[in-house]
Amino acid sequence: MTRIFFEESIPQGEAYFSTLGDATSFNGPSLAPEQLGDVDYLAVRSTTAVTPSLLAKADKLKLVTTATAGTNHMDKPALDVAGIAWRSAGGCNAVAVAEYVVSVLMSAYQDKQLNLSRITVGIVGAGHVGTALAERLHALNIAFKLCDPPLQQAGDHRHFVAMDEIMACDVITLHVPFVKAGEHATGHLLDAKRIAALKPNQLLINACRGEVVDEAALLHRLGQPDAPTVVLDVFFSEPEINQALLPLVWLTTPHIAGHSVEGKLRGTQMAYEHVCEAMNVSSSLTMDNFLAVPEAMPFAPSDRTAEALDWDSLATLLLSIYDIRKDDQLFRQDTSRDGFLHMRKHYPVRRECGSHFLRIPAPVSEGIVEQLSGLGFQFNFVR
Ligand SMILES: NC(=O)c1ccc[n+]([C@@H]2O[C@H](COP(=O)([O-])OP(=O)(O)OC[C@H]3O[C@@H](n4cnc5c(N)ncnc54)[C@H](O)[C@@H]3O)[C@@H](O)[C@H]2O)c1
Ligand SMILES: O=C(O)[C@H](O)[C@H](O)COP(=O)(O)O
Repeated sequence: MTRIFFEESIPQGEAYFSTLGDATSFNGPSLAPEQLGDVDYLAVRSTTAVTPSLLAKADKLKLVTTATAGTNHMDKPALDVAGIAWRSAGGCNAVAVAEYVVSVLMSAYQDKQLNLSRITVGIVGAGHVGTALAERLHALNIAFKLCDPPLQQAGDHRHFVAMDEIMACDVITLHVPFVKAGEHATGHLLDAKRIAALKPNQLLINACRGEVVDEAALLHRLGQPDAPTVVLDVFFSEPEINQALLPLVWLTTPHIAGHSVEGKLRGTQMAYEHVCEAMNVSSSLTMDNFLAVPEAMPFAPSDRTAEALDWDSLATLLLSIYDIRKDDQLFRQDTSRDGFLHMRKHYPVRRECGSHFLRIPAPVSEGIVEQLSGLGFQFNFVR
């Protein structure tokens, strides 16, 4: 009988993997090498460190798949050496992270009077997340710049700028993997020099990995009277995070930027398909087997003939779908190690715009239709 081990934080893991064999769940940090002795396939999230010592007795293991975009919790060279295939769920939660950043911008519009018509957003990393964000900013008519040297070198046809140009943008948002070494290493990509140069009217968002920012330098900069505004979803040493940072950052969340219902379930779906492929069997389950359809929402633009929605309407609509400020308030009730883990484990249901069906009084301008489509909404018109 094929044996599959899956991390207990993988939503619907039992329902998916038990169709393929004997499926057993485990708690990420407590997984021991002895448990993997007769396991064929291992499915993890980022909270299982796949190290050479964990693999020491995994003689039958054919594949490790992670239901996450990031892969820095897996020792990929060690897996290669051991002849164990590895896969990841690139893109599974790109929309969720993009919507997280959009929620930051809409909150800054409401609470900090950020003029969204005049800002430029600097996106560092133009992969799945950076691209999903760029698409949404385009729909919102918010200017943006992209920086991604690896993609630029690989011949991606989009227009890219250098990191220095990004550092001059009104909003800087980080969407790179944590890569320790090599030409495009990202550890402390935001180093002390770049952090020291941040201006008080700049907004920095880190929803990729804590290691990408020099946290000590950030703490120092945030302690200065002309500090920039900072939003942090990720930290250097999760879940035991540097508590001194928290009163100094505007909004903070416990690594949940990608935790929409769809973002997590898409990760499971991809991991399940990786195991199916490795077993050479066809996949029979889809996300529709598990996703409830949210109730249709009425939405009436204040000026239906305008070329685009006004900022008040957009902020109200988008923050009704996901309001990061609520997550910030919830997290600040307990930012300890236990609080961090508890909020991640019991995260409230958060659906992506694409799951929502808007009922809009007809007629509306083509510009508004394009905007709502670009933001991912489904809709129909009512008379
Ligand atoms: N907070 C969360 O919940 C959450 C959710 C999803 C992803 N993430 C993190 O965000 C990262 C990005 O996710 P993704 O799905 O877009 O990954 P991706 O691999 O699709 O894209 C990453 C992009 O970063 C680029 N890049 C690499 N090094 C760079 C550098 N030095 N400068 C600029 N660009 C560089 C790559 O070329 C690639 O295009 C993941 O690796 C993960 O660590 C976090
Ligand atoms: O890399 C990713 O996909 C995200 O950071 C993901 O949300 C992290 O995975 P988790 O810690 O939720 O298992």
